[in-house]
Amino acid sequence: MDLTIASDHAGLPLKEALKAALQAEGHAVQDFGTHGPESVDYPDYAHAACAPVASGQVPFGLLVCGSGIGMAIAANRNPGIRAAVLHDTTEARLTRAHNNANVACFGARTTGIETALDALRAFLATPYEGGRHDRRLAKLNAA
Ligand SMILES: O=C(CO)[C@H](O)[C@H](O)[C@H](O)COP(=O)(O)O
Repeated sequence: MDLTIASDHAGLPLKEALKAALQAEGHAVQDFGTHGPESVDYPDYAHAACAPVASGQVPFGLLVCGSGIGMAIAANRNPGIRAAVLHDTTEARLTRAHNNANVACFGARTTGIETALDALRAFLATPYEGGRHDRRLAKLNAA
């Protein structure tokens, strides 16, 4: 699976841990930064990592900040992006199956590496169900 990934300074340690795990499992990862501990602004990184997902070049994105919330707010301002903050595998499965989410967001200050990795694996493994959810996604797109 191809993924774009990005974080701000607060999300950097978790981004690096998730990146290493994804690569070890055979996923191709495009890392849009940040790469150091200096304070940066999460919207810059969210927009950069979402662009290839929104254009259809890459199927999924992964964003990490302190809470995951800033990244999700920024990501969801990009047309074609459906980003969700994930805390467990249930949320990961449901947002793929029902929302066809294409960007997973995590909070490095709220969620540990093992929990995030389990949720990310569930996110990547779960197909969108379609059916009744198509009608709801169409209404999201129309808004
Ligand atoms: O946007 C956020 C809150 O939803 C992120 O958690 C940021 O990482 C956080 O605001 C950064 O905070 P800092 O005090 O500048 O490190």
